[in-house]
Amino acid sequence: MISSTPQKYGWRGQWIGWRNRLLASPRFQRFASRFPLTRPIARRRARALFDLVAGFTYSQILAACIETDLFEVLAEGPQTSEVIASRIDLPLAGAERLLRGAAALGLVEPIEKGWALGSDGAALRGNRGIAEMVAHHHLLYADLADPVGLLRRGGGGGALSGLWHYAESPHPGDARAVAAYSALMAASQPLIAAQAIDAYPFHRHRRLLDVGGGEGAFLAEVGARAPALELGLFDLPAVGDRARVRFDSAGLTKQPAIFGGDFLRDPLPQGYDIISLVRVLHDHDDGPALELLRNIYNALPSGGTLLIVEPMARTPGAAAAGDAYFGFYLLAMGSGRPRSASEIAAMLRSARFSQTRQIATAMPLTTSAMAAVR
Ligand SMILES: C[S@@+](CC[C@H](N)C(=O)[O-])C[C@H]1O[C@@H](n2cnc3c(N)ncnc32)[C@H](O)[C@@H]1O
Repeated sequence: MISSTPQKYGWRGQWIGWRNRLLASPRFQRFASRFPLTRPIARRRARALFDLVAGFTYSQILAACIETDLFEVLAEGPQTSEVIASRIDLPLAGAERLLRGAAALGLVEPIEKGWALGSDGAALRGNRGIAEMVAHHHLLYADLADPVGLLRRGGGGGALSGLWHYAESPHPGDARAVAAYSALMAASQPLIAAQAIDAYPFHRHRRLLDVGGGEGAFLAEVGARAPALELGLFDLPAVGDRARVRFDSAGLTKQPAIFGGDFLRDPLPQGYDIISLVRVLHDHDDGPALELLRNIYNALPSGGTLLIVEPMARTPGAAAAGDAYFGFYLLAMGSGRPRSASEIAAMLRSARFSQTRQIATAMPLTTSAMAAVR
């Protein structure tokens, strides 16, 4: 057993200890909530703490809005409770309970004798990927019902790992095994792709290979913005088949090449001067992730670029997404972890890449980017 002897952490440790004793004191809390200068801060902090305590309930109210198609109904214009109840197939009392909860969260808003879509509801509706994520969260929440048990057993083995079949299975998977996660990834790709394309000058390259490219949603977007690029996609064979269907109907000037295989075992196709890894590296534990980077290094020509795009840990202002959400999501999935930009840079160097640099994106909450050169 590791001894828990108190250690000295210098002046910062002492300051944190003093601050925490003060904040925990009921006398100080009473004072802060009454004194006019500290009252707004006390209220804001209390609200933030309450949000932390109640977050699961908020998420489930959102899940009910998505499952009942409430936002779609309200997008047609304001409606009365009675009409909404019948449209979303809930008893009137249930519909009103949901509407009041959703209004408190800014998802809908009361208007005269009815209800309208709220500003956050409108923003969510504009992004189908978020609705798809919310709709599959019942798997994550089932695994998180016992968070300590999940941490003790080292993750995986639950509902979410059944969705991400490659996380724990050594088999490549058939059409059925890859369908649900591939559709989810494609639906949530547009926001990521737009940010990567705005942040990185793809048109300076000749040939782009997207490794772990899923159904090809990322490549289709890049191809539309940089039509001179020659495109290739590498993924598990059953996922590559889905990409073929998408490319056939995407109206690209030139069809991308599709390669089916295992990027941890098979060599990657050569001749591409840029390789992208979009939301792929964080899916894998350190050993396989390093193998993948080495495989990419071997496939690139000298001077070729690797572009990594994914939410990263310890990103200023986005740590809740990187370390809290993805930290526990990937734990439940049973493979991988969110890495910080400096951890990824260190892995890239050990795979012999040089000139690693972080690339600023518009929304680090969902998308960070890093490039490296062979
Ligand atoms: C999280 S998804 C990301 C998909 C896509 N890049 C995106 O952002 O929408 C990870 C992708 O890596 C693929 N993948 C996982 N393990 C693989 C392996 N060993 N070989 C090839 N592809 C693999 C999966 O099939 C999946 O399409």
